[in-house]
Amino acid sequence: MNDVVIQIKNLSKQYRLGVISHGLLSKDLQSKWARFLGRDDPNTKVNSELLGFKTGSNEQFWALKDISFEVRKGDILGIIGRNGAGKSTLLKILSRVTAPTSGKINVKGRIASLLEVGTGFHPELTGRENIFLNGAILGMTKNEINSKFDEIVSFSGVDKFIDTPVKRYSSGMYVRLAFAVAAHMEPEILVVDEVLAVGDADFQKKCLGKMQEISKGGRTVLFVSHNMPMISSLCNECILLDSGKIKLIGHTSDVIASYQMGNNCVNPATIDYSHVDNPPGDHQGTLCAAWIENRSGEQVFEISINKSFFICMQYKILNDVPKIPSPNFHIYDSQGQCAFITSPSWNYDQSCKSGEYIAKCEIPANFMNDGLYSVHLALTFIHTGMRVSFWEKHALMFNITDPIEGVPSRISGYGGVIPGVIRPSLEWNVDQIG
Ligand SMILES: Nc1ncnc2c1ncn2[C@@H]1O[C@H](COP(=O)(O)OP(=O)(O)OP(=O)(O)O)[C@@H](O)[C@H]1O
Repeated sequence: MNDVVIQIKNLSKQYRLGVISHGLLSKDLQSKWARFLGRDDPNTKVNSELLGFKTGSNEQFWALKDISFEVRKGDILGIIGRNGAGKSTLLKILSRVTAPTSGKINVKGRIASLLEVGTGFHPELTGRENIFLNGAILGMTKNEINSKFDEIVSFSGVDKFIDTPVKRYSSGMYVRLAFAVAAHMEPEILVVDEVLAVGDADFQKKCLGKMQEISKGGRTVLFVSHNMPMISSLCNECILLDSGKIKLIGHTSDVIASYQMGNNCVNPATIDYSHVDNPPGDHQGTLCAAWIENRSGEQVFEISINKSFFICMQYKILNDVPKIPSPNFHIYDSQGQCAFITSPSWNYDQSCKSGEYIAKCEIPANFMNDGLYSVHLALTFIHTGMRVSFWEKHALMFNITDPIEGVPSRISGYGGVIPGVIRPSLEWNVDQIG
């Protein structure tokens, strides 16, 4: 209990419609200032016109509703969710940029935040002056900041421009310096919003390394991103926000999987379009249904790693065609990486009659690793120049479980995590040669 550094209880934030966030804190402040002076909001007009709201509408809505969770010391917590889910609002409340409407927050230690490009730094001040200003805001003495100064500048890579006002920086330079400052000031909690997306790939990698280092040193990181591989490589725990509420909180891979699947379906391992007016497809072929099946013909979501199973798809071919079309399955892991694509290796020069078909592909036992997977379903017509009739992304989901007992890769007795998308049981031959 003692290592809890952030405790959030029944946190809610209400906004008024017509007073929409402009995505930039600077614009939010501009709007607030205009309202305070009783002038027209220079930003609201555009947004409300775009969104079809009446300016000054008093309708309320909840950007966050009854959020409760705890974060422990040394955790790297990912926060994911669709646009408008409430991620930035949560970070802004934690960073005290905005106040909650209700609820309680207890934070142990100082928070350094990297919320969005353009905040935290004074535009007229140079990079050097901003480093000292930020350090002072975080309660550091001049000597403490001096001792970190070189490290910050060297991490940021903006050495040559350190005496230039930051208003002349590109957004990439800005984020480099802002991240370097936030990460090196030794806050107990580091809060990072989407901003890293602005930096180049090398810098992003460097930042990931730094955040890992920070957490290993016992400090806590909260990280918002739409980049799932980044979230997955960095965070041990994740929160999925949906319309201002926590939809799921838990291990990163499970939360990412749930997010990617959109999981609105009752059984994610089956879909059925038989009663739908407009099933996926075109004038050549349509999707009827799909499911995951075990060897006993039962539709299943969970499959033990040492059992084979089938991915099945029922589809309609609407006309006779001179070349048989190709059903194909694209298997993705929970980090959004394509594990493999499979299609029948039959003779594509054969013709095919119109009608309804069921294609089944057997996935062998001891082939894939344990974890959640999603399946994209597609039908490709060859005779019309590889025309795809439908490509249903994340149509099915299945979970490969590892019972440990009786699993070939566990014979050695090792019970820990085995990385990789596949975990095939392969033939080995070891000869003593001396
Ligand atoms: N100052 C504000 N006034 C009114 N509405 C706001 C304000 N700030 C945010 N909102 C609204 O609150 C909701 C949550 O916004 P928030 O920026 O927290 O979402 P998000 O999950 O960070 O989205 P994104 O992924 O697009 O950054 C959105 O509907 C947004 O329009």
